[in-house]
Amino acid sequence: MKIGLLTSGGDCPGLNAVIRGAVLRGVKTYDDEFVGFRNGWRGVLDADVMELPRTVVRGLSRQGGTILGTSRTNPIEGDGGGVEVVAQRLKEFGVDALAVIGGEGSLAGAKRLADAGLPVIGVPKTIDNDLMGTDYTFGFDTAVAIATDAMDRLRTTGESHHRCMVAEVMGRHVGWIALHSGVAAGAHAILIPEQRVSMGELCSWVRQVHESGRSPLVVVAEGFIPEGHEDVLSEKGLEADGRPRLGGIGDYLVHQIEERTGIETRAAILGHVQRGGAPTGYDRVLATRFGMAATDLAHAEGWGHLVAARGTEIERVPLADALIGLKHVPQHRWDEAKSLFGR
Ligand SMILES: Nc1ncnc2c1ncn2[C@@H]1O[C@H](COP(=O)(O)OP(=O)(O)OP(=O)(O)O)[C@@H](O)[C@H]1O
Ligand SMILES: O=P(O)(O)OC[C@H]1O[C@](O)(CO)[C@@H](O)[C@@H]1O
Ligand SMILES: [Mg+2]
Repeated sequence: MKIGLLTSGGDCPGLNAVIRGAVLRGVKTYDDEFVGFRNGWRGVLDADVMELPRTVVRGLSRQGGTILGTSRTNPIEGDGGGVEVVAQRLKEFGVDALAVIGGEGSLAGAKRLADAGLPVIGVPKTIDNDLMGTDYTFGFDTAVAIATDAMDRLRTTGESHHRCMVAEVMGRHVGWIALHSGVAAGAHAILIPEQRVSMGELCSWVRQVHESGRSPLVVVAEGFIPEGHEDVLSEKGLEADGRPRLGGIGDYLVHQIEERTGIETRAAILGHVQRGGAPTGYDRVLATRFGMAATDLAHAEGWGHLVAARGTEIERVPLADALIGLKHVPQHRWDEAKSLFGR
């Protein structure tokens, strides 16, 4: 069998481990051949392809980013796109199965192509951990580890100066990274897109901690919507695909906290550092298993399905199940964390 791979959407530690897992499984077990389309769907539309022999994937599980490159190209409505164009490319390169490694946007495109009869399967990826249908996505554990380490560092400098420290993490629509890294670092407040918290309540948590002689740590997801606003704060304009460019809620909070409490405050926007570098051991294992399972899924002709983590097992799930909406932080997880806020 000849299997095509592509990585699409924001990059994510573990993408290369998926590629390696898929290729090794295919070469060792089935005598498969592999090609990679460069830069997500862009490579399919532009016929930009690279061979993926076993030698190319050596040592890849520890390498961050994606050797294939990525983009946010829409395969159907994008420039030069269309179901027929994708079908023609697969035929042209003799590709029997296309594995799309992406988040909810990329997998929505994959589903439409599978529904149109193309041999397409999915591998779920996103540092945000917001995909339904799978318990976890690789990249999330790495992002949490990086953010936790950063917060540990913010705490020591904060304590030395008796300041309040604000750590801004990724999370456009969901607060999983903020929740997990915040709990791991012992944050005194965690603000997530799913929950409204007034500035009065936030400042009361900050004051309580400061009055007890400690340095308050506030964690905020980039997509948190502050009191008095209807939408995310975005002063950086829009991306090419129309999404607001996020990053800056941390600075907004610094201003609010200093004005309302008089406590000196600093913010660090962790940004793309959370998506860079080597994956954690957990993510390497999850990504390798996803890659191997994707090759098995292609051999089972599981078109329109994706591989997914369910407990400790890797299962096959219809793409539709992963696309019914984003996986938000549930109320009970927020309530549990909130009981630790403040002093
Ligand atoms: N329904 C759809 N049909 C076809 N293409 C889509 C659809 N929805 C989104 N896309 C395309 O998929 C691209 C990738 O989606 P998006 O930017 O949300 O990344 P992703 O794959 O979800 O990963 P992440 O959001 O985690 O970075 C979008 O830029 C868009 O071009
Ligand atoms: O890399 P970009 O295009 O700035 O996108 C950033 C977005 O991508 C994500 O990291 C998801 O991949 C979000 O958490 C973040 O809002
Ligand atoms: Mg997305």
